[in-house]
Amino acid sequence: MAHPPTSTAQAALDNALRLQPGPEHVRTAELDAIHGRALAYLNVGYPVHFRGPAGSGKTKLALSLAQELARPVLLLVGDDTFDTRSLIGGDTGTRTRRVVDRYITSVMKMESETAPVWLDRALTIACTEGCTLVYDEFNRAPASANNVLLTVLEERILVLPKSGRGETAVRVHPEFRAIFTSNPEDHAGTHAAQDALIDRMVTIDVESFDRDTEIAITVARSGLAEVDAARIVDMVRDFRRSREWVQRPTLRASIMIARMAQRLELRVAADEPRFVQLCLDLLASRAKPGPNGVPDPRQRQMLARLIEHFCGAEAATSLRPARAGIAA
Ligand SMILES: Nc1ncnc2c1ncn2[C@@H]1O[C@H](COP(=O)(O)OP(=O)(O)OP(=O)(O)O)[C@@H](O)[C@H]1O
Repeated sequence: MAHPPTSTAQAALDNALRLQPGPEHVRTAELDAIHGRALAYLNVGYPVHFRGPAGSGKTKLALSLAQELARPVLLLVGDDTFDTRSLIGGDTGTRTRRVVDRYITSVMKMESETAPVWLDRALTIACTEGCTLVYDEFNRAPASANNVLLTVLEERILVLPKSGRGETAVRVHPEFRAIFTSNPEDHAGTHAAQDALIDRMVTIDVESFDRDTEIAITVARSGLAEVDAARIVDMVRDFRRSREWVQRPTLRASIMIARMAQRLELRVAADEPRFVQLCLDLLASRAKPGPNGVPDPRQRQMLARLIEHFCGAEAATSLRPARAGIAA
């Protein structure tokens, strides 16, 4: 028999993400195809894992997919300090109950009882209430913290410590679904996810979206004209393909350049010095440094050529200029 949610679960459900795609949310043929694949796995009960570099769009994908499942969504962001309690909850304190018995007015009997108070956290609430758990950057949490997921994902049983909650195992609600994200290129503060956990998920790589999708998202997020957004996206994509970077230039970089250009009312043009400066501010720090780790003037020249190629006078006559050919 289903139990009513505990008061902490009810509070969390009341605060669960109400995800409604806003006007800036873009769906393209490519995004529809990824959604379709992922939903097929989730509908059968398999967790889906979007793996990709920072700024590639995996969190947005996970959240919009969660919204399609039409269940309350709980978002958990992995952290190095996590332990099992961070996922399932734990005893957070004690509750003292005093019973005062005045059965004879002149005699007062007092009973005192102290009991631990258990507080559910996201995984327990999602498993018991049938929510969708989005576990962003799950590999930032130590593998030992994530161990509890193994039986949840395979046997659909949540194992709890003997505690104030009163149960040591909970059968996972049939509507519980889990969506994970991770960044394989980020090594700072991340942990190697255990094979057993990865083996239970369907991993979909989201390295970058196709050109049309990146342009559509950049237009939607910046309000820039399509032709201008396309130049920025092409420039950033070409830089990405060149591999002349230490930090991947992703969709997020395109959105940032486009939003700033729109906000500052800059022409997206190589002869607009403030636009060129904007591109350098947002891209140069990603370029490979020279020997001794200092910024390499050749990388700056390479970026200047990129800006000229995609945003110069010649580019203005073409909607889709060829590659700049800066690849090493
Ligand atoms: N379909 C979309 N519609 C509108 N904006 C989008 C869409 N997909 C991605 N974006 C935007 O692209 C940017 C990068 O996406 P997101 O934050 O999901 O990337 P990420 O891979 O999760 O990055 P990180 O690993 O750094 O968290 C964000 O500003 C996000 O809002």
